[in-house]
Amino acid sequence: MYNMTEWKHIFKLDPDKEIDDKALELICESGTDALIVGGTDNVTIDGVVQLLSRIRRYTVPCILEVSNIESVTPGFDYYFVPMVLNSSEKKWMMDVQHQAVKQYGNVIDWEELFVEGYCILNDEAKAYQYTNCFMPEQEDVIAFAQMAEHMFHLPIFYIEYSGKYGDPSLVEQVKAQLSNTQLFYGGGITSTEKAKEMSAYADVIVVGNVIYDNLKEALKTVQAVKGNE
Ligand SMILES: CC(C)=CCC/C(C)=C/CC/C(C)=C/CC/C(C)=C/CC/C(C)=C/CC/C(C)=C/CC/C(C)=C/COP(=O)(O)OP(=O)(O)O
Ligand SMILES: O=P(O)(O)OC[C@@H](O)CO
Ligand SMILES: [Mg+2]
Repeated sequence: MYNMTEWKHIFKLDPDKEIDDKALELICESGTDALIVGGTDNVTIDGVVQLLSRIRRYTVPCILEVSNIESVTPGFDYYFVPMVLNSSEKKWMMDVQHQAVKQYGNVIDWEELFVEGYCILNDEAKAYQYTNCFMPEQEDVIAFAQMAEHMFHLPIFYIEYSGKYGDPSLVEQVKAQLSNTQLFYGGGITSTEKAKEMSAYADVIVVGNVIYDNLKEALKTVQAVKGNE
């Protein structure tokens, strides 16, 4: 339906956070390539359904990043399923996904489902703590990226610093390993400069918290990476 390999910028909206109609309109009509609905805490079916119905007034592609089975909602364009590669527990790589496929396997449109190999690199992020991650060395992250591309053939490798700006040189080195797997970067993009810097290496930058902290700066990140199109 959409050519995801051409995407450069995504806004991530948290169903657990308030956003007024005007702000939502500005985000949806900003020129971003897509919206992700997702978060770690308090993601409920009511929150997801409500946000989806408000986003559907606009034409922007809309993805559910599934964080628990209870909030899986029909009607999104795509479903992104995280596998946390640097979790210490198999549960967050395989088991929760296994349970979801057991429940929904017969109704899943596999063309709409994309698995994300997550590497979470901010030990203060909720998702890091929730999924009991360990902090990998640089060589470990590169090996995870190689596994994502060559062993698991994942469509997406996601370097996640949620809440904190990460290391552009690491993103550059990871990008050098990937040909078919798309590299997503998310975390602490709060300005045009940071958006441009990470966008030089990552295929897609994901912008989240700044939407709620400084909408004006959030909107500028779109033009920062798509200005030359
Ligand atoms: C008809 C119908 C219902 C169709 C749909 C069928 C369908 C697509 C079914 C789903 C199939 C499936 C396999 C689902 C997987 C289910 C599942 C339980 C996955 C678990 C994913 C996971 C490992 C979650 C842990 C948390 C995590 C890694 C979340 C990722 C997003 C993230 C890091 C958000 C950042 O969180 P935030 O709250 O913003 O953090 P900060 O506070 O730090 O900012
Ligand atoms: O909220 P921020 O820090 O922008 O991070 C975006 C996204 O990667 C979170 O999953
Ligand atoms: Mg967040």
